Amino acid sequence: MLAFIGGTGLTRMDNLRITGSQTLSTRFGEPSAPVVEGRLNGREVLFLARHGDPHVLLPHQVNYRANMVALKDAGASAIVAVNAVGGITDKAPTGALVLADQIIDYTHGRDMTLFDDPEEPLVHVDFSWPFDAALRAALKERLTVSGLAWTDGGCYGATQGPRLETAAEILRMERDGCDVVGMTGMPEAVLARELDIPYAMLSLVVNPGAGKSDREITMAEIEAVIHDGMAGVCRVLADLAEHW
Ligand SMILES: CSC[C@H]1O[C@H](OP(=O)(O)O)[C@H](O)[C@@H]1O
Ligand code: HPA
Repeated sequence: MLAFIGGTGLTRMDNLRITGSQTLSTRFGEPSAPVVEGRLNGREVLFLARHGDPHVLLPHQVNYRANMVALKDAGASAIVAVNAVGGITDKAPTGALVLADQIIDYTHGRDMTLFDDPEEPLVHVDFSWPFDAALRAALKERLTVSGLAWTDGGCYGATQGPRLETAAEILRMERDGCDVVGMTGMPEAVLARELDIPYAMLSLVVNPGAGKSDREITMAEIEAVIHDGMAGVCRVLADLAEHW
């Protein structure tokens, strides 16, 4: 079953017809919220609010391991994660969607593996290509017909937060090859790989990264972009559910 993880600005999906919800517990603890079951364009899907419902968890407080294991236990066989991001390069203008194809992890101190049980065999998963090719291809088709502004490919830099970056940090990330910056892509993406669940990220650029405009970054500006932007995301996800 296709599952969605909603982040900032997507605590609930307006177009999801909810049919149930599961309050799950995992060996890593509780997920951020119950896993919601529902129908989207007639197809059964799962939805999880990354920061809780209501949105209360900061990026470093999210129990990513519990979230991903709960989704697997609920029957997720593919996951599309939605993220709000800052734009760094020309590939990522404010308001556009980015279908990332790479990720760099700048986070620290997060529980980033499921293989922490000495009794269980350890697997060093291949993570050369962090996002699932088939899921990205399906998303590309839906984005192409959506009429929305979007970019195929880009590197997501995952920072620790919750503060935004300095201008120097964004410049360093640009030199590293990052196109967008967010705070939740890792360890979520690698945990999906460890669970062997196809995973892709659809990122909405909600502000220019620090130092990329001559203004301060404000939550008011971000919320204005989120309002229309996430409505577009919900339409793309519904279309994906129908065609997946
Ligand atoms: C300035 S908003 C920062 C907040 O938004 C992003 O959340 P998510 O990735 O869950 O959409 C970013 O990672 C931060 O948590
Ligand atoms: N930096 C980090 N995370 C973000 C940003 C940003 O500028 N915008 C939205 N999430």
